[in-house]
Amino acid sequence: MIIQEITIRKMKMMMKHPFTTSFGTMQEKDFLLLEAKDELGNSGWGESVAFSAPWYNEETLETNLHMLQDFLIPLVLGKEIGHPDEVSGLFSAIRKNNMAKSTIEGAIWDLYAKRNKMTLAQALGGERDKIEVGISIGIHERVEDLIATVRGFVEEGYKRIKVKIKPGYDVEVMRELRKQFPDVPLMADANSAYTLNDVELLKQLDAFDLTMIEQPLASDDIIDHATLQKQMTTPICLDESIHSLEDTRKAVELGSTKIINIKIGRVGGLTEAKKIHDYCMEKGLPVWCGGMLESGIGRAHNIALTTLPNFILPGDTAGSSRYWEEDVITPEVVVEDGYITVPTAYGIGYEPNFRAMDKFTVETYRFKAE
Ligand SMILES: O=C(O)CCC(=O)c1ccccc1C(=O)O
Ligand SMILES: [Mg+2]
Repeated sequence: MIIQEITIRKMKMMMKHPFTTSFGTMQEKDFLLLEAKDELGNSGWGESVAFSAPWYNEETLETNLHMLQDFLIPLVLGKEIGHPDEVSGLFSAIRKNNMAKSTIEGAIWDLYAKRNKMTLAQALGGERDKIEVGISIGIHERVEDLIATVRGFVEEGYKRIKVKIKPGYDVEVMRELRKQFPDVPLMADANSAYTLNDVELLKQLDAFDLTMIEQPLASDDIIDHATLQKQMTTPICLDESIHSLEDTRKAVELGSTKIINIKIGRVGGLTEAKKIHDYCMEKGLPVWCGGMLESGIGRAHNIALTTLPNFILPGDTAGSSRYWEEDVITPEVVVEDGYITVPTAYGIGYEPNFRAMDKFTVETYRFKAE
């Protein structure tokens, strides 16, 4: 296929509920959508999961826009691409900026699947027709409110509850949750809020039979996590620290992690995500698909990835209505009884809802092959 035209939309959407992590609160979501067109007029869609501020990692919406416009788009426009696995090769001279790279690579995967009359899940080698999902719940000032929120999602059928923790909002919160929900799979995500000075405190979490603790220590660490894992029975799951298959291999060899949260944007795209999946499967480590509060486009990519066989644990891919009054795809992503039915239409399997998309588009940038 030849990439003839690329359109980027800068989007602004309000989330239904504020989302608070150990870093702060988000309610407005600014992000990029990218549409790539081939020479036959097919369209593929990708989403940049970078936030407007660099708290999760160093990328932002604006750095992604810069990388896309000035470096990445010129490397694919007018190029003949046989398979999306080739895209990372085209980008090999550009360091890091994984979320920016993933935005184009995702659109090219969608295009490839559509041209070949396959679902994205099939193009990736996925097998499931429905996926099990959990939900990630932000920090609530009052524990009573957290319990009520968790209860609502448990009643909706979500298969696993993840809550954000931070110093001062951890052991007692998890103790109370476990007491209220003795049988629900529970986990905690610290987004790097602790250090090895907190080992004694973190060890107290072992009493609550958590499925895992996600990224307790520094976002760039794989050494201290190994030290911590030796002292805790709760499995550690790395999120922020993993950017590639190589990072995964090193963390696994060191014993820093027993489970991997795969986020497509963080690892630079679906090709790398699949490599990490395959490696973990071979090593006997379960993986699950993380979330970045995506719109329907990024959500659709997450669903397709989660159909691969080693996505054994429920992911953070909740339904559209958990985040948005109105999503940018049709139909929206629906969770029933804790499952999402994998769409059967070609490519990402959902159509863009242009009426909604236009409403949330603040700026459009268009690039054409010569
Ligand atoms: O619902 C989602 O999309 C996932 C929510 C979540 O946990 C999260 C949201 C934004 C940034 C980082 C994370 C995380 O997994 O650490
Ligand atoms: Mg996380």
